[in-house]
Amino acid sequence: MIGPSILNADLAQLCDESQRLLDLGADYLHLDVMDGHFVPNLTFGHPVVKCLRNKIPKAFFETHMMVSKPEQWIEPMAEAKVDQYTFHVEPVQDVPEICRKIKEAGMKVGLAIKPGTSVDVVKDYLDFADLVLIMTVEPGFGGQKFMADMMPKVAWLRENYPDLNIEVDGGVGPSTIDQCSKAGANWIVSGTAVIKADDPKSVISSLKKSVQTAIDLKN
Ligand SMILES: O=C(CO)[C@H](O)[C@H](O)COP(=O)(O)O
Ligand SMILES: [Fe+2]
Repeated sequence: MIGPSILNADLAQLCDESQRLLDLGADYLHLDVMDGHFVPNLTFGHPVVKCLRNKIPKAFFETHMMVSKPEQWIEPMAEAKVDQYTFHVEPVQDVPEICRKIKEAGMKVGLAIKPGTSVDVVKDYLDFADLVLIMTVEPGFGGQKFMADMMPKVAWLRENYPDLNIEVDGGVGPSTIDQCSKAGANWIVSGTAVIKADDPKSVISSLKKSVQTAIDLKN
């Protein structure tokens, strides 16, 4: 599954850009929500996501919630018809409670961890989650360098939880995808590498091929 991040796209053309990426083969849209508090940057929130949903009724929307109070945005994002609510566990006291509220609101649950957070932190919550997002850059900005030293986290999760959806996000593109897919990631976020490519369609298809090849080799 390939989900482009539109963080570094022309946000004045959010709808057209999103539709273009879906037409070029993207499986879902990864929408980066930042509150200027959990991360030192601001993007957009549920009002924008809701408008985008009105224009793009069918695609799978994942919101990557880089926010200090993820519980605050569950209802508004559910109203905006978000499919998957992926939040960072670092600022949260009661992770199972937030997971329960997200499910109750009708969305899938993603648990995200920053590069400095051990994978042990999410291990107790996997029964409540549909996906774990391993950040491969410090959250906050697109276009950063991929952190290969996050791959042991992905490999450990894949080894111990063969059916878990594992997503990577940050600096992923044609030159780094093979490390991610070999480690066991099956949901791939790619921003700059897709948005800035001369041929985004072939980038999306090469990312997919890498993931599929790794899955086929394991089976
Ligand atoms: O969550 C993010 C940053 O916090 C973005 O999703 C991520 O950076 C994708 O962009 P790129 O592929 O350009 O790194
Ligand atoms: Fe993201």
